[in-house]
Amino acid sequence: MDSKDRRQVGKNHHLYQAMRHAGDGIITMLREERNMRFHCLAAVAALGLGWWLRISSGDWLWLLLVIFLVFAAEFLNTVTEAVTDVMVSHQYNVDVKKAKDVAAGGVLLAACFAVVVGLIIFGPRLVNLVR
Ligand SMILES: Nc1ncnc2c1ncn2[C@@H]1O[C@H](COP(=O)(O)OP(=O)(O)OP(=O)(O)O)[C@@H](O)[C@H]1O
Repeated sequence: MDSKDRRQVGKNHHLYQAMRHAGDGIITMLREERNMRFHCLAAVAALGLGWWLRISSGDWLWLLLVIFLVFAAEFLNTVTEAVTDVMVSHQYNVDVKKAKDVAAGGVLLAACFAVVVGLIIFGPRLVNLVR
């Protein structure tokens, strides 16, 4: 990131600049958010299992959908935390509690959906393997 960009507060002027800021956002998530690293590990494990069990292309689509749904929910959760923390400077606020709890609930729902899809895809195949 060059010095001109470091204090940018306005719009991006070209696609490359926009992509670089988006990339910074993804790197920040991986560096600073423990839950995001956990989601990535779970995603790698699920993708590896899918490859090992040779799941169908329909199953791959479901797997990718839930992986990116969980990632998107975690990104929105982090945005909510960052914005609300700035708004109240780390003071207790009932509206901030509501916003953060709702955002965290969204991650939990997405993660539960991912577990259900994982069980539907992998459950019968794994049971067959151990039989
Ligand atoms: N300023 C605040 N005012 C009221 N409640 C707050 C505030 N900050 C945090 N909380 C409460 O603490 C919880 C956790 O806060 P926060 O989301 O910042 O932590 P976290 O550990 O990063 O959460 P997550 O595991 O969802 O990433 C929130 O869901 C909310 O209930």
